[in-house]
Amino acid sequence: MKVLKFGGTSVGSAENIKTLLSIVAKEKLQSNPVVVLSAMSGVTNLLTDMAERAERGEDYDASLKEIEAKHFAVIRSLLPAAAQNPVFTRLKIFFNELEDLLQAVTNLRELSLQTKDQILSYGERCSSFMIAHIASQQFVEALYVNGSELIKTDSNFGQAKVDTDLTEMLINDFYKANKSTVLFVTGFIASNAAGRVTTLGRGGSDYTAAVWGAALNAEEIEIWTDVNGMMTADPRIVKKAFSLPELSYTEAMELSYFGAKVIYPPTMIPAFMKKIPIVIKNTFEPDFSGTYIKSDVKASSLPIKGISSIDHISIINLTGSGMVGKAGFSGRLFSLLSREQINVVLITQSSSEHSITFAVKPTDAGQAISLIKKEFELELDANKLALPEVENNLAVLAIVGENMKRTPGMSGRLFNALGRNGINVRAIAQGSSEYNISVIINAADLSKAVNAVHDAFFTDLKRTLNIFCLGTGNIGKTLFNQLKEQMPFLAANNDLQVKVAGISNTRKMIFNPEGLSLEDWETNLVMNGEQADLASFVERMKALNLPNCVFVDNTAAESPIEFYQGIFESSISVVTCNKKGNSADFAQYKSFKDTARKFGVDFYYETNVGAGLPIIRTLRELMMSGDKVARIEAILSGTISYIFNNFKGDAGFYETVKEAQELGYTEPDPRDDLNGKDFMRKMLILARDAGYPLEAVDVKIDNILPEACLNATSVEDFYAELQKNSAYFEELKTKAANDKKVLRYIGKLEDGNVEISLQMVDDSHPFYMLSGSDNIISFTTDRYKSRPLVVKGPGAGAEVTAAGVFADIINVGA
Ligand SMILES: NC(=O)C1=CN([C@@H]2O[C@H](COP(=O)(O)OP(=O)(O)OC[C@H]3O[C@@H](n4cnc5c(N)ncnc54)[C@H](O)[C@@H]3O)[C@@H](O)[C@H]2O)C=CC1
Ligand SMILES: N[C@@H](CC=O)C(=O)O
Ligand code: NA
Repeated sequence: MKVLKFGGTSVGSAENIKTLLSIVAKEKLQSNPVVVLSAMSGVTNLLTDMAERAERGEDYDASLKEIEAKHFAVIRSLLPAAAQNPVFTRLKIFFNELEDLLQAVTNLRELSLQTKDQILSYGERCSSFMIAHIASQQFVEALYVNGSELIKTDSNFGQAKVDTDLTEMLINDFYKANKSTVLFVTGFIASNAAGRVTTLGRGGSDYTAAVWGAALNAEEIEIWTDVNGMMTADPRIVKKAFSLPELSYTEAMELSYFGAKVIYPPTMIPAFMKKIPIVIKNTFEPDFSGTYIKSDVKASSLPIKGISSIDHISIINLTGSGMVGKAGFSGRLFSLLSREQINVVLITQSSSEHSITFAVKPTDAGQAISLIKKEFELELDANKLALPEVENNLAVLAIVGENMKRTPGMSGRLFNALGRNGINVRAIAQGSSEYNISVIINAADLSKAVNAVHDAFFTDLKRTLNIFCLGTGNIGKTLFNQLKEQMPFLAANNDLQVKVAGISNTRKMIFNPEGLSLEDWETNLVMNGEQADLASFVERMKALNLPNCVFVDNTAAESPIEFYQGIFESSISVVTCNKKGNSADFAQYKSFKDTARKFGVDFYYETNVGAGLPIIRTLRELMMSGDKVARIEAILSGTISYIFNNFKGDAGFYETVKEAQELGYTEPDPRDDLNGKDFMRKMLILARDAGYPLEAVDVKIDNILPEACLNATSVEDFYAELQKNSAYFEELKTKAANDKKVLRYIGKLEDGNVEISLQMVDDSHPFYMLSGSDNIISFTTDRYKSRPLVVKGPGAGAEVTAAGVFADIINVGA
């Protein structure tokens, strides 16, 4: 036979009670189960609140009515009119008794734990009586049992301890006498030797089920709740959390101790003692197999079973020489706290024994401090102990699993995930069983931390990158198209998911931490976006505090640059095709690099030079492996390359520039290409990456434009001047053609000097053969001395640039 326990939600409405009864009916086909029931959802909270109100002399009528209405609605809906009366009558008696109790509390303005237990007991008594009666319509064998009479405890009201031997005997006797019935037993409540009602602690109905299961040597204890068993993490925090098919008792205990509220931890003990499996099932998905908690779990390939967390915790630090070598110190400290029922969640002690840190519920911190001050008055007076310090707004994250014991590198993986996401660890504790490693972090970082750690351990699942994109122009738009098309490929081949959590252009900005749809981002941004504001875009990105976060700058603007530093300092990586950042002051360039390194995040800007061509990456790898750059020669303006490759025969200069712009090769302002500024930025970035601390003024640039074009004050003006000066360009073209040469705008870095010059080259020159927007770069280095390393290909255009940004994004954290 089995013991089936149904929680608050499962008994919370007429609809759910019907489902519950169909589960019981199905089980009954095998053998009569014992059914343990909680109070209807919300009722225990209402009862607690009413009791406290009564103690303060406040009115509690509304809550009483609410409880009545909740039950009566179920009775009316699930019982035929003729069968309702006995239940109404009995429940009314319960409510009258409850009211009398509350009145007494009001009169005395005193709420003892004993009275509180008595008040709370009505939640389970009402629900169980009502449900047993409803069940009796379906099967005559249904019997209501006030379980408080069968579970015997000490007099520790609120959290009573069960007298196992006596209880087992009483349960067995009762069960034998009622073998042909289906028992509907009140969970949570018990009684002491004097027959006073006690309770088994919050979540105690699970415990009741375990006590019955153990007493009757049940085949299984089923805990029916509203989730699919125990999961790898709280599914409200981690969307990717999944149900665990099997857990050992210890693992289940550790997971539930640190927050997984699926099962009340002490439940495991009676079941563990008798090796009775506990199964956690979902009332609303009864066919789902749920989680088995048992002793003979199959070996698992998962390095950990799950991550649990407590979102509010305070820590208390005790330091002082008085603790060194004093064997009794921690004994005194922790027995003091335990005596006063202060639950210590976690303890760490420095190896010098000079300090002890322990975590408690924030509501217990104040009391803990005053107790310590009293207990250690002498040590404090003698300065052997410093005044205890409290830190608030903290959280605990714990990874749990028996495999940790056998697998090296688990803590490395944990701390790496936390470190990369800028999560400061305040204290660490590893259970001596090695079944858990717990860390204390800021409460504000908890969601980010749990997600990052989940990603780090459950690597079979997709790694998620959360990106915030600035700029929806030529490159931004193309990137979104590529991302949309490649999502399935990424998921299948790289186990990667890229979520666009925020988008902004100069007009509008929009956010969705779950990821914006890339099908309709454009209309969504226009229709639902808010007024754009760069500073608040960055602030919101930081505040969302998502794990594996990347800021993607697809603008040509200067304004985003000032935010990079703060973004790195928030442990957010930056991917940018915007060259303005890396080509401003050297000090700033250096600071970006140093800060990204310091905060363990990435700074990728491959597209700053040669669009998607692997130029920055190639140089970085050369430098990292100790090579030295002697010379760089390069054509790095895709626009000018296109112009010189196409400004031939009858083609006009002005028309060719226009074409380059239409093809998406130029900067948003094409003057930046033709005046050499864009090329200068690229040479400067390369020089810096090659180890030269240069500034923009150090780059010598040949002008390819006549003065009037350079001085144009607007883009229209500029194009007009190009047309006016066509003779100048024609002359250049003719001269080159006559000499059988081509025009090339070539940058050179040698001995730390950088120059960009207009040259006419013949077919013996390696840069002669180019077409389209081709870029070419040759690196002469210590290793590539006699023949340089050459990279060549299209160096401008939306597709190749967006592809480079895309590659940078997926390399973040890889
Ligand atoms: N076209 C190409 O072949 C290559 C371009 N790039 C770089 O790509 C970047 C983008 O170029 P395009 O897409 O052609 O420019 P674009 O002018 O088409 O788009 C720029 C976008 O940035 C947005 N924007 C500008 N300032 C902003 C601000 N303060 N806040 C929010 N959004 C802002 C604009 O609203 C627009 O959506 C430039 O930095 C360019 O140097 C880099 C390599 C190659
Ligand atoms: N406008 C640029 C684009 C790449 O950075 C160019 O023409 O090279
Ligand atoms: Na590149």
